[in-house]
Amino acid sequence: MESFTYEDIQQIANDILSKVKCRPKLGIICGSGLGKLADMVEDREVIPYNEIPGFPISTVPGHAGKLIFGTLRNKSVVLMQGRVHCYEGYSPQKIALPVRTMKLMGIKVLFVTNAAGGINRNFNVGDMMVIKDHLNLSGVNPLVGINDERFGPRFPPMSRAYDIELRKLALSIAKEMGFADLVHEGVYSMMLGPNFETVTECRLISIAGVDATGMSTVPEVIVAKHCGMTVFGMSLITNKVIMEYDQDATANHEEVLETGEKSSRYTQQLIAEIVGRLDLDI
Ligand SMILES: O=P(O)(O)O[C@@H]1C[C@H](O)[C@@H](CO)O1
Ligand SMILES: Nc1nc2[nH]cnc2c(=O)[nH]1
Repeated sequence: MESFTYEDIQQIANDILSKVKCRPKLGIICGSGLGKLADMVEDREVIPYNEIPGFPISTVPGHAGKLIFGTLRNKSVVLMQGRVHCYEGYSPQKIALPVRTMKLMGIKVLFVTNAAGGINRNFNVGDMMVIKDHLNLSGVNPLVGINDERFGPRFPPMSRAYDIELRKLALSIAKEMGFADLVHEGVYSMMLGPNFETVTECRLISIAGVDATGMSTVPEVIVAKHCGMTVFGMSLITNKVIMEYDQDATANHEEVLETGEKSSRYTQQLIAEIVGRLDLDI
């Protein structure tokens, strides 16, 4: 297993900070097709992942693979324009690396976004889901291995992973901005991927209370909570999962990216507005 010590990650964080003027307090991970949020960042300083020794490289279309530093609504932020996934062959520990690097760069609050398939039949393509909890069906966990207490405890709780105040704020901003009907709250589940779910898998997770399904986010959130970050998560519903046997339609990544292209505008506006109202001096 490839592992990174606290000192290795501190070195990576220091190297990155030596290349930029920005000192971010907030990190944002952009999901499939959601990287356009980077266009709203001002005073941008960009570092491609392949210029950061040890950093995993995004291999999936729709994930540019760049760290974007700058200001969003006057807040110093760093965006991961594109993430990496376990199904790309990266170990969960490698997936954890960018989040721990953010922690050691001084980031206290992490926003995670993703593209997800709608399990909840009331969700439409293009809707958004504020994540209230997750179900880890991936079979992987980035905290497996020796625990370094400088990151966090051996047995971290995960029952309040998604900050309740930020969830409430997101829902009330959506109302204020006039698109409350597009924003739901719900449970996200992570499958390992890269295949999309079978009909039976979708039916099973629906019974379990899952509202949207994807292939990411959970390892990042586990690592972020382990090291004491405040977490806010949001899914863009890019497709409705197939719940009937022998249906002609099938899920595909092109549809995911197309919906991102068409519908990520509201997601970007909502995230920017939440960021604008955050008190990051905590
Ligand atoms: O990075 P996210 O979770 O947004 O990407 C989702 C899951 C797969 O990587 C891909 C499937 O289309 O979109
Ligand atoms: N697992 C999974 N990931 C997705 N990402 C976007 N849509 C989907 C989906 O339907 N299933």
